[in-house]
Amino acid sequence: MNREQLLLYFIMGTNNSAGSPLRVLTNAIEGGVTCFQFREKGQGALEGAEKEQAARDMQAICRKHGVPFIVNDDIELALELQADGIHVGQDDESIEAVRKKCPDYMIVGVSAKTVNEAAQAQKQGADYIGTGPMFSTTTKADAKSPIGPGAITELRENGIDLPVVGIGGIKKENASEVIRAGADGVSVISSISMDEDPKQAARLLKNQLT
Ligand SMILES: Cc1ncsc1CCOP(=O)(O)O
Ligand SMILES: C=C1C=NC(C)=NC1=N
Ligand SMILES: [Mg+2]
Repeated sequence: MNREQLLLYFIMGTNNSAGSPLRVLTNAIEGGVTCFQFREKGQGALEGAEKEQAARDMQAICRKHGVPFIVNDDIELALELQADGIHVGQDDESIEAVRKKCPDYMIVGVSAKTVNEAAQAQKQGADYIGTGPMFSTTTKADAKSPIGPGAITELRENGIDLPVVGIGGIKKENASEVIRAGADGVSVISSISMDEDPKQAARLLKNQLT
C-alpha cells in the first residue's frame, strides 16, 4: 500500500447514502477518491447474500477505476471476494490472526487512537492505521468523543511512521487541519455519501489535501 492511495479514503455502506450507493460510489471515484472501504454496519445494514451482492457490485466499480477495495470487519467476505484489503478495529481479530487467514497481498488496516495501540499495530505489521474520531460525528453510533488532529501529531512525535488516515466528521472545511497534523490522508463517509453531488464533494475535499 503506498501512502498516496490513502489521500482521500472514502468509506460507505448501503445505509450511508442518500441516493443509489452504486451511483454515489461511481461519482465519488470520478471526483477523485483514491481508496474505498465497504463498511456495512449499523441501522438498516444488509446481511448475508444481499450484503455480499452489494459488496461485489461496489468491488466491480472500484476495479474498473483502479481504486483499492477494502472490506471493514468481515474477513470471510474479504476472502470470498479476494478484496484488496481488510480493516479491523481494536475489538476485532488481531492483526496476526488476520494475517494468518489472508493472502500476503492483502492490505491490513487497523483502527488505533493511542501511541500504544499504534505501536502495537506497527509491530504486528499493519499497512496503515485509521485514527479518530477527529471531530464530532453521528455516522458511527458508538463513536467515542473527538480526539482531534492533535492525536495524530502525538503519534508522529512518538515515532509512529506508519501511514495514518484521520477519520470522523471530516469535511472540506477541516480536512487540511488533519493533513497538517501529520496524516497521510483523510477517511470520509457522510460528507461525500450524503452530499447531493458526491463527485463535487469529493473534488472539493481533495482540493484541500494537496
Ligand atoms: C467509522 C468511524 N470511525 C471513527 S468515526 C467514524 C465515522 C466516520 O463517518 P463520517 O465521515 O460521516 O463522520
Ligand atoms: C473505524 C475505522 C477507522 N479508520 C478506517 C480507515 N476505517 C474504519 N472503519
Ligand atoms: Mg470493526
